[in-house]
Amino acid sequence: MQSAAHAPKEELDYVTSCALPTPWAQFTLHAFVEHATGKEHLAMVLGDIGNGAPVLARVHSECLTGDVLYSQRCDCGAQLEGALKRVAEEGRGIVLYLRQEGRGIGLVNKIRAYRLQEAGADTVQANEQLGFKADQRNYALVEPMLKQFGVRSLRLMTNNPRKIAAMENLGFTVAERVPLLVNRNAFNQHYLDTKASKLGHMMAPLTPPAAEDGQL
Ligand SMILES: Nc1nc2c(ncn2[C@@H]2O[C@H](COP(=O)(O)OP(=O)(O)OP(=O)(O)O)[C@@H](O)[C@H]2O)c(=O)[nH]1
Ligand SMILES: [Zn+2]
Repeated sequence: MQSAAHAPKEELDYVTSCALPTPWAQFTLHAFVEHATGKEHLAMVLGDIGNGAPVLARVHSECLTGDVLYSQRCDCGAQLEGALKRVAEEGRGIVLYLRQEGRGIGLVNKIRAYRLQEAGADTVQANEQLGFKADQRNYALVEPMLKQFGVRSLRLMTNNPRKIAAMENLGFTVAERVPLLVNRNAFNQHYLDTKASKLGHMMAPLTPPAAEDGQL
């Protein structure tokens, strides 16, 4: 038993839910509101996730440009779609949609950061030039959100080792890492390479192995 002094303080309210039909499955969409900011965080749930078996899970950070506006500057939209499809295929899992736009710096600052990237900075340098850390995200809200559904053990869809460490620091078991490598293209190649080299993401090799004779 945790003592009261160590009990996690509730930082958000669970509010309500509805059905969320998608092209791949009918999820249940659950809404939470964060006390400090009033931000609305979401959970898309499929199947019986509270039965104790490790749960296929995605902790997705908001990226309006990638998730909604089809931006090819990053891999976010394809990762979100890939995670929902994967959960639908298995019939069981959860996708958290956290409102941590721009790795926590917000949409307008992310657009400022993109502009600096157009002038030659990489994604990390651009954040630093704006006076931010490379990654300002805080995953504390994941604890009460997953607790709502009785989830303690994850099969986490991510390429980010720091996200895995954050989940473990919150007390979750990461039983498996499920890679989510999608939508590498000419526009996001440099960004993905910077994530791998500076932020430690476990991405595909920077140079694909040379094709053998007669193979594509
Ligand atoms: N500040 C900033 N944020 C970005 C940039 N590109 C994408 N983002 C944000 O980065 C967040 C996604 O983080 P990523 O580093 O792409 O991926 P991740 O969530 O750490 O790792 P995965 O679980 O593997 O996807 C979203 O909040 C995006 O809005 C950028 O160039 N600058
Ligand atoms: Zn993105």
